Amino acid sequence: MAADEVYCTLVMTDSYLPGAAILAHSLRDAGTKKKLAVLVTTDILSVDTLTELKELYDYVIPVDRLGNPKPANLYLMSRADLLFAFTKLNLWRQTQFSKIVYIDADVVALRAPDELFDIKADFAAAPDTGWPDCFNSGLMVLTPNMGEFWALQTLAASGDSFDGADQGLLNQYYQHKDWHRLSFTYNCTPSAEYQWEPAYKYYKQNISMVHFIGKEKPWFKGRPGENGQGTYGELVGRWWATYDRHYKQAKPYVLGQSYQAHASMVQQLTFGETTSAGYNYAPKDSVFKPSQPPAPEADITTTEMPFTEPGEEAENIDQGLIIPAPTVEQRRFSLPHAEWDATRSAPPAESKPEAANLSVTNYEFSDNKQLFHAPSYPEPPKDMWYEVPETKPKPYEPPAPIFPWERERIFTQPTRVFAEDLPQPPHSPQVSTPTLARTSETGETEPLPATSEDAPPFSPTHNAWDSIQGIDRYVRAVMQTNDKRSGKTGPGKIPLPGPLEELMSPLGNSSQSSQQRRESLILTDFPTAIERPSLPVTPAPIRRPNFWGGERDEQGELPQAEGVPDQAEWNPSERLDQLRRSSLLEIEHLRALQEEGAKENPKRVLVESLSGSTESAASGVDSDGTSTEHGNNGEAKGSAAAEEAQLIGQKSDGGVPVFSEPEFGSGTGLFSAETVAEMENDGGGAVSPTER
Ligand SMILES: O=c1ccn([C@@H]2O[C@H](COP(=O)(O)OP(=O)(O)O[C@H]3O[C@H](CO)[C@@H](O)[C@H](O)[C@H]3O)[C@@H](O)[C@H]2O)c(=O)[nH]1
Ligand SMILES: [Mn+2]
Repeated sequence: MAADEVYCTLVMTDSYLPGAAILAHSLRDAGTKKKLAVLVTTDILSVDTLTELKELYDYVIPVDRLGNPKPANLYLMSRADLLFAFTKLNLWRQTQFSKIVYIDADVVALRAPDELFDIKADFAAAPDTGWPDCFNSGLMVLTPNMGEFWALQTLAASGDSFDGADQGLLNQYYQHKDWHRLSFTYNCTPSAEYQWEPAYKYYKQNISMVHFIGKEKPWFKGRPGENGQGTYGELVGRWWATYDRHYKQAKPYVLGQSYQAHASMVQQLTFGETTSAGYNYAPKDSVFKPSQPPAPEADITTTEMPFTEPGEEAENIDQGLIIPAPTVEQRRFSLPHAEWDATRSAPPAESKPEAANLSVTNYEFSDNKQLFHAPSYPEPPKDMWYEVPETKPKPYEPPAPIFPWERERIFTQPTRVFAEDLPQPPHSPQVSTPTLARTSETGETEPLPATSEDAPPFSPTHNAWDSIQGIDRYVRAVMQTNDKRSGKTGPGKIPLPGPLEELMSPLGNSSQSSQQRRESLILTDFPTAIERPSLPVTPAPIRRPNFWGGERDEQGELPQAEGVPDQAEWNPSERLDQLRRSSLLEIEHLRALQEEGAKENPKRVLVESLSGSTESAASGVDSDGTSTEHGNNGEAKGSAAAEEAQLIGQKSDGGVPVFSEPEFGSGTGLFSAETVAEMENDGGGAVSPTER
């Protein structure tokens, strides 16, 4: 964002506040587009002054006071008040602004000289009437620059200024630099010089700003009155015009039912403005009482105010001549009536105590001897429930039928029908496969009637000529004639479609039912359901033995498994111990064999070792599955070994044992030899591993 361009002034003492106020108002009244800034020395200025400056200026910038270490030269001008004029040099430090048009606080603007911001030169000023080779430092166009500031600061520290103030110092500094000379109309200083008055008359319409140099300032002297004639009086009048526009009337505000007019700091610091009897002023914090205070709810437009006719009121308020009546909103609130002003004095000696008007309530202690009885309340009504109206459930009504099969409700709950339960149809002995059946509404199963016998099946291609017997006879005669000519028998010469050819064949060789078929030459005369071989789409179920070889008993219990020991006889820990011992032996045995027969075929070694190991392992199990001590039962041992050998060598032709899958019957696989032997012995439903 581009830095601001501002008009800037300086206020070091409260006494220059009226000047700064009128400068700000005059620039704003003239319609400037620029913002206003003020440099302030906060160590001297009062809070009230700073407050009013904050209302007047966009930027209030505190700066350090810069004094002149050698103020002697100031006395050449009799201006000891300019001891701290070097403070103005702080302008060059304000680098937050791109351009500053500095104006002394004792200046009133007749128009806003905004075009000064367009000057390209780093520094511009107007000539001083005292010595026109010098510029007057009451108006300067400058570009803040820290380098320049330090240079000026160095000069100030040495006290090098021909007038002991800022103007002498700055002129010395810019003497050898090119400073841009502005028109005198930008910083017009009234003077009593002989040439001044005619020149003023000639140039006065061009004047932008009037600068009241010297010890006397308009606000120090007060209104010119009778002395206000002549050229100077005319220019001073421009200052007072701006003052009157903004400060002639004390700003009123409402306090309770009275109006308090409060003089601003500007008014208080302007000579004569709070002491002269000629103005509607009110000293600070004094109570201003209108002659007829308005009725509390009176309308603002009808209230008679002091010094006014009703019709002139609005205009007079605008001109600041009268205090406007408080609005209804303002009247609604009024401060409580106070006997005395607590902020200013102690209460009157004979005044009432503070809480004298508070209402007091005394409560008597009860001396009632009766015991307390809780009040009785009526019983709540007993029938406070909602009676649900009785509704009879509607009998189920099926929805109206839509499809033909819904109309003829021939199918009820489906039941299972076995083919052997169906009566054989008397007219089709060859058809042994199940036929279509339906369950009648009485629950009995009966075959569906054969439709072909009773009524000819619907044929969409039925030809009316087909029913004329003469045509049929003629065609047969032609066919027979053709056969005789070609020396062939049979009607095979006329290409006929599959089923028809079959029908026409005198041998009837293709089907056992061909004898029953009607002979026909009509192409669309397809065999009936009875004539054609039955092709059951949905086979009727046939009762079979189940997986377990028979029907479940009536309770649905499966028959007892064969070869499985009873739960009561089974000792799991004993069996586990057995298994562990047998596996250990087996491993030892295997290891021994591996060492011996390392040169031989490893497959063979493995198998042999297995048969050997099973011998020891299986010996712990009886043929009927009961456990025995290891090695005690030689007979069992032998039979188990034989079985194991059979198991391993099974289906291996030429006596070469084949051991293909590790999980089959291997002592090192999933099944121990013992388990395998047990499975063998179990028989019945148990599956031998090699059979899997
Ligand atoms: O007590 C004071 C004195 C001065 N100022 C400020 O300093 C400025 C200069 O003082 P001023 O009284 O206006 O001086 P002039 O009478 O105008 O004297 C001339 O000489 C001064 C000293 O060189 C310059 O600063 C002025 O611009 C120049 O016009 C004022 O406008 C104020 O802004 C204060 O705030 N308080
Ligand atoms: Mn000045």
